[in-house]
Amino acid sequence: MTNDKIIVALDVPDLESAIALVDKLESVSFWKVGLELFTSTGPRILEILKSRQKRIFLDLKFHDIPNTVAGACRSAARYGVDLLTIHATSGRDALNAATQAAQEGATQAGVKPPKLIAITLLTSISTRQLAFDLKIPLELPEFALEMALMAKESGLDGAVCSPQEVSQLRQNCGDEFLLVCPGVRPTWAEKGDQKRSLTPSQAIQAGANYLVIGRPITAAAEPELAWKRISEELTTK
Ligand SMILES: O=C(O)c1cc(=O)[nH]c(=O)n1[C@@H]1O[C@H](COP(=O)(O)O)[C@@H](O)[C@H]1O
Repeated sequence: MTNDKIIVALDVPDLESAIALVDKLESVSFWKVGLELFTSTGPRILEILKSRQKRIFLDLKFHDIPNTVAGACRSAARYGVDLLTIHATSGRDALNAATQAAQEGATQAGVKPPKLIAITLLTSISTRQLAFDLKIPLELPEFALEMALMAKESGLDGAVCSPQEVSQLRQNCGDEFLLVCPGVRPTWAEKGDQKRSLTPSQAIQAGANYLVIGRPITAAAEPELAWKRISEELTTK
């Protein structure tokens, strides 16, 4: 069974483990390559996924000054990936520069530009941490919405948010804005470090375009079974 709304996080330390997982989960069509794996393998993993006709979310969560994030987005866009992330808290100038640079990089390489999506607030941050550690005086849903709106105004294609904010972001950002939700957990899975989760079907019903799921599938004793179970839960609800 395939389910193209689920992006599976390939959070493993090396190429060998990544290939083993991709081969095991043959029906997964969309994979996320994040900081751990890309730091270890570089673009090699992207070539392997492409050779297997997989879609790719390159989740490098750029967060820097405008000139630096623009350079990083220009370089990353040359790989011809489907989705690319930048932190909204890099600021409006950085988001504008990143949008333009991603287009330039893709054009130079003759590939389709990636959808550039902004991290609003990491799903591992709780209401309490936002207020007490980060000293942000806004309510958490309001902060996430402000970050998404700034991203939209800066020309980004979408945002990453927790399932708990997705319905509010969908109402305020419109139907065309991509909303990607990590931190989803089936009722039978451990929450781990995720603080603002809902189940996969609740997140889709609330308006998410894509779900990013890692450990409930990849750390399961039988990843194929966990993937199948989540896919079935989504198609039957
Ligand atoms: O950009 C992301 O994908 C992301 C943003 C966010 O706010 N929270 C978040 O968990 N993620 C990623 O989503 C994946 C979640 O993995 P699990 O918690 O194992 O399902 C990880 O690869 C995270 O890097």
